[in-house]
Amino acid sequence: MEETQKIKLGISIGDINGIGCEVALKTFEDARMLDFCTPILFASNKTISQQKNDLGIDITFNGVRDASQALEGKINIVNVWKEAPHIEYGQATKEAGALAIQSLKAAVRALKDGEIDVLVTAPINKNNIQADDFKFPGHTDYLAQELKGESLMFMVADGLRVGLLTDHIAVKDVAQAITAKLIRNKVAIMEKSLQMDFGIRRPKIALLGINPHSGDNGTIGEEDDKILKPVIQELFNKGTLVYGPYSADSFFGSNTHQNFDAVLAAYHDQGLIPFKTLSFGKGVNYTAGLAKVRTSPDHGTAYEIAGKGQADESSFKEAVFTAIQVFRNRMEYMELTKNPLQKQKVKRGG
Ligand SMILES: NC(=O)C1=CN([C@@H]2O[C@H](COP(=O)(O)OP(=O)(O)OC[C@H]3O[C@@H](n4cnc5c(N)ncnc54)[C@H](O)[C@@H]3O)[C@@H](O)[C@H]2O)C=CC1
Ligand SMILES: NCC(=O)COP(=O)(O)O
Repeated sequence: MEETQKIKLGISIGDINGIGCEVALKTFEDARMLDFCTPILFASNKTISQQKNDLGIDITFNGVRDASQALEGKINIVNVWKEAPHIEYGQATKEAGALAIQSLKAAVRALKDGEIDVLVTAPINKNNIQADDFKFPGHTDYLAQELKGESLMFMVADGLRVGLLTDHIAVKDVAQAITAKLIRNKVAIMEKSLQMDFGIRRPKIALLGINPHSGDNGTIGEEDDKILKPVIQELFNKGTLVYGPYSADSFFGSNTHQNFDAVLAAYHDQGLIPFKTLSFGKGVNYTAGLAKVRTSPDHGTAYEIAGKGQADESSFKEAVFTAIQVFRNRMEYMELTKNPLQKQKVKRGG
């Protein structure tokens, strides 16, 4: 990619009955956003026209056949489908679920083919997207499969980063899913991401305990003593700056998180409740560990306010900025860590 080119930022449109389209369009209603990237929405002209009219959003856009035709300085729409869909704000419909997946699949294809540099996903409804050819609890797992990598759900905001050991699984399955191997993998992804994506050379990571008070020496569950503590020690001995397990209940309230570059929570709500509470609607969901960059706002479809023009686009805007920043950080990291001997060899041979 040439220095002067703007980053091509693909957007999957999510559930058209939710607030995803609204927050994406409101983000680019601010024309200054086009100075940072070239947005490419995967949806259809008719869908975007309908939403923009319903919500009174003042934008013009450029319809294209595929992402390679996108123009800088414009909001580009790839026509993934032609027909005008039935938009039923606030309703979970089969049609909206199917279109959300069509949009996501087209955007991921473009990401894999290099037609877009980064992907920002608008929220989907995890229930109506389920189909014979799509059986995933969310974007994170789908992307891990498509990009053939191991992922980490990594929630990031100004000065606060929270990753998850386990994400979209039922609470009853959490304890047995947490194994030494899983912890090693997730810590490794988090450490690498902090270095490569966030420019932190020697990151410090805190692990939260699974049980109340991290089990209180085995009085309230044995997992913290038997699984977490030995792996933390093992990783620390090998040079990773990982600490814990910390009692989760008081960790954020006592500001202990400020001593670390990132926190690894044992399960979804243990991490996301403090994250969403502290990040005040400006949090971003980043999928770490993959060869491509994907972010999303930290919220869902918010059906109850859909179509009313009340949705706050701050988190979506932050998702755009984070995707751009991570992409740039990665390019810089690659450049800095390139083998200089190899570079010399190519020069001589040429
Ligand atoms: N990345 C994704 O695709 C995500 C999808 N979801 C899905 O969204 C659906 C609804 O999930 P909920 O747990 O209800 O969370 P939600 O984030 O949709 O809503 C929670 C509360 O926050 C409000 N809210 C959310 N975003 C807002 C915004 N931008 N501006 C103003 N108010 C906002 C809602 O009105 C509601 O009161 C579920 O199907 C869930 O699976 C949830 C989170 C992320
Ligand atoms: N709680 C985060 C969430 O639901 C988003 O999941 P994903 O679609 O990013 O996998």
